[in-house]
Amino acid sequence: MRGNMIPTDNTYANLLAPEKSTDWLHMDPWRVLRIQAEFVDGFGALAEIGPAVAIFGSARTDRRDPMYKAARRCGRMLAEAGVATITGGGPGIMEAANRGAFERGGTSVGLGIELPHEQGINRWVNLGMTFRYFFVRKTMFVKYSEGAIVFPGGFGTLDEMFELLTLVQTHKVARTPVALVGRDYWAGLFDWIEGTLKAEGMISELDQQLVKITDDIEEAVAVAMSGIRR
Ligand SMILES: C/C(=C\CNc1ncnc2c1ncn2[C@@H]1O[C@H](COP(=O)(O)O)[C@@H](O)[C@H]1O)CO
Repeated sequence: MRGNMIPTDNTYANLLAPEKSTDWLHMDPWRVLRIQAEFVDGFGALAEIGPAVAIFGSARTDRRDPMYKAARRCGRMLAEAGVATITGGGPGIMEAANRGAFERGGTSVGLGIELPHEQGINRWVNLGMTFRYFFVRKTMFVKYSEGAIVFPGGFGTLDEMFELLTLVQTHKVARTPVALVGRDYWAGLFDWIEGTLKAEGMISELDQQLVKITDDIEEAVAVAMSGIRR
């Protein structure tokens, strides 16, 4: 090449050039790479945790609440059975379950989420990671849990429970039993699901082996662990 045909730049020089603007940091192609990195980090952190059960429930449950004590017992029982506890790593039910697992020397996983005013991962987590994207984090819950226990909670808990039920219903995940703790709390929702959703033909029969509402913590743990194939 001669004269003005000779390029004034090349890709190597472009790579090394200092950035004048950082707008690219906020563009979708760059986000895709961050999402990929989050998946890679998550898979790397969790691939070898062994059998695990996810515990979902309110971030707002007080330490004196009976449900906090029940979630702590679940964490303990799972650890005693050699099963890892996976939570969102936050306060409330998540903290209680991690606390129980940690106290019994079990694997206590906290998959935190970046949120404004968030206090960070609770101190009873011994395998923790913080995610930027809810959907990446939900993939980790589903991929690495062989069962789930759902305590009373709000939108976050409902989102996690319905994600799992949808994936089970569409056979995207293998058998993943779900135990719901707190008959009174869940009764209204499940009466509506049975009386309206099912009656209108919007869902198929809920498999009683896979979705169990109970007040009995032993039963909840047994149901959640029934999906473990060792
Ligand atoms: C609301 C408060 C803190 C929020 N911190 C959270 N940290 C980690 N994970 C969370 C947090 N909030 C919600 N989640 C996830 O959703 C579920 C609980 O949501 P709910 O709306 O409270 O039911 C839980 O299982 C987490 O995975 C201040 O206390």
